[in-house]
Amino acid sequence: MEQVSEKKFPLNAESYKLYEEVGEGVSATVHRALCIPLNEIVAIKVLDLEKCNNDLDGIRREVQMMSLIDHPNLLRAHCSFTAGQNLWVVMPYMAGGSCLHIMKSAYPDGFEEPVISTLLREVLKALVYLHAHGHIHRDVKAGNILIDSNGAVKLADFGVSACMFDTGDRQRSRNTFVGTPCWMAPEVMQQLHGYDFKADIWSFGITALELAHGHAPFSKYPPMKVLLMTLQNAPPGLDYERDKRFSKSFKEMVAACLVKDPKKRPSSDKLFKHHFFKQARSYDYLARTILDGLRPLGDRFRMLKAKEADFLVQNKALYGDKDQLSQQEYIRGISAWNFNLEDLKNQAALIQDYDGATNTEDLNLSVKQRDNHDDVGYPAERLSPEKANQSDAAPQPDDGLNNIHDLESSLAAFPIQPLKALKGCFDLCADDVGTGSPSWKNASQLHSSPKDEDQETGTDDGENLGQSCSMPSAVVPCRKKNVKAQMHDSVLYPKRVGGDGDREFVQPRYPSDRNYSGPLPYRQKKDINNHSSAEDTSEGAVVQRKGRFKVTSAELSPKGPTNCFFNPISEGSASPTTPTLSAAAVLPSLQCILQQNNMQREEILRLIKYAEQTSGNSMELSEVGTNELSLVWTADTFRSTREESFSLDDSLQQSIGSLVEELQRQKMKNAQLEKKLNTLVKKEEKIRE
Ligand SMILES: Nc1ncnc2c1ncn2[C@@H]1O[C@H](COP(=O)(O)OP(=O)(O)OP(=O)(O)O)[C@@H](O)[C@H]1O
Repeated sequence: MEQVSEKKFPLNAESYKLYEEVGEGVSATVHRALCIPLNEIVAIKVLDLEKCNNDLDGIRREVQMMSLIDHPNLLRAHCSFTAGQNLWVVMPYMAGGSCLHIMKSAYPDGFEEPVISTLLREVLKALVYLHAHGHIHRDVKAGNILIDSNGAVKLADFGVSACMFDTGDRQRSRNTFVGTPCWMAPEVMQQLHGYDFKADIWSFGITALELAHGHAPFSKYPPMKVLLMTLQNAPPGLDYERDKRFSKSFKEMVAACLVKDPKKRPSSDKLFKHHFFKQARSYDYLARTILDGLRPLGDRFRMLKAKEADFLVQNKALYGDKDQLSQQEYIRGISAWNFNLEDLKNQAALIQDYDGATNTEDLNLSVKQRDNHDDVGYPAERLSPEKANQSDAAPQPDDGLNNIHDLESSLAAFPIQPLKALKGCFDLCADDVGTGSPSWKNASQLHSSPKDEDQETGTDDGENLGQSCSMPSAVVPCRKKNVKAQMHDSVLYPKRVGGDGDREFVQPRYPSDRNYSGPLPYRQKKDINNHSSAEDTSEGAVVQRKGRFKVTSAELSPKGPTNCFFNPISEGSASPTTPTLSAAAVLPSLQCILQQNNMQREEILRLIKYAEQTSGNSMELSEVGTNELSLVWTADTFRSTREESFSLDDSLQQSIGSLVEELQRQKMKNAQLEKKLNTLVKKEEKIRE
């Protein structure tokens, strides 16, 4: 157990009194609480480790980060400890809540420019600090910008952050497909060459738009569509006409961040010097402007939850089940959705519906929440055109949908990650913390203008802004103890405040309950070549966090996404077979086919691996037989055993060959479908023009 701030925050649950719930994530609830011995109000994030067993690495990273950071604009943990099956992270209480919650409660159309400038400047300071220390936050968004009662701004949520200095497995995790779709940079989606700090700059630009409009661009669309639009459309931005209320410098700042080529985006410290931030004001200004008149955070949180519940009830008749409702939650920016096969189909259907412009109203999307921006219809932007092999096979638009059930049974064979992955995950000692992490010493000296210092002197109810530059000695428990074992030992199981049935959306632990499908073609199983570490166990599969994707690059094709619909191919000679068919109509089916192909490819790889293992076993068996029968061993039996092995090898080679051929066929089919899709999209664009 570790103590990370100067004050001695107790490391046991009895020393805290949990009050109302003020926030929640997929497997965590956040409570206002009292630290009894210090008589200080804090926030406690209670993470249910049983529910997070697929993402223990993420939790470990988050807790590490929250303890190591030392910057006034980053939310630092006071301490963390396990209590029963939960991990408690004690942190300063941010009484204003997140910018997203504030907007939802009182500013549905976004904030005024000076407010945005002030908020973003503080966030940017946090990013400058993180980037200078080699970290990418990877989840910058209004929901992760918290404000305390004095108006102090802190960037929170390090659950998916990554370190640029990591090597090996950890480096691979840096190339992970991770983040929240609407805020995700194109290069993160593409997975072509990895990405770096500039991914945060893109998310920062999207966050600027979110703060300006009350919601992120494309937020009304389902995740697959968001990915497609982010890659194919021109970058979103502030419109010169529609966003008249905003200054030229704001528009320019956003445009500078939202450039598709990451190299052309400014670094965080360069961006910090942008003219737009000159209008930033004090924390006090924020407190007066956006916090004044707001109800206590707990009340607001309860009201928002009640609204959401109402929304769900209203839509229940329309959508029937929870999975579809979670999709709706995502669309509204609430951020939860559940991955399963039904979702996949629903999403495909939704894309069609949106494109067909038939039933956005049916979906009960509030007009206010819609992004007019999204409807402008930016010209499609071609990305890294790539020549593709052609085959004569005609596309079967509904292949993908029809074959989803086959996939389900095929995927059900994939290994699951047992709860035992918990073991060791929090067994971190001081030494472990230093490993692979940059030094955080003297790290809070970044970009502090006199004005900043002025702002940062404020403290509030329980706030410990951690001005000290000292690096905490360790983060999480030093005890080498299995968390799972602690769960049963402990009598300190925290009382849940404000129970919530919906929280059962989190991933189930058993194969029969597991959802293997997802909204993305990248949704794949654990890297079949890598079974080595506990970290891999948690990195290897798609982690289903609220509103986020996470797939390691290791799970992607080693030769690059040749069969990925994110890479439009170059213009070819083939013309569409059905000129009257609109791109919108075939898009969902094509996406499903592509997704299916990707999954089939994975299945083939798995079979190859299995075949290789079987081959190895057969040799081993031969050798075992040799030892047992050593007395009657002759040159003939040796020869015949060897021949049998070789013929087995041959037949395995043949099946591998045919599997590889099948893979090639699928790739070609895929490429052809992509090409046709592109042609259709172009045609439609021409018609529109
Ligand atoms: N220190 C804090 N003080 C007040 N509220 C907080 C604090 N930390 C978190 N919250 C609230 O709780 C919510 C959930 O917390 P957090 O973002 O850490 O969880 P999460 O599981 O990572 O959620 P998500 O995946 O949606 O980002 C936040 O959006 C915020 O509204």
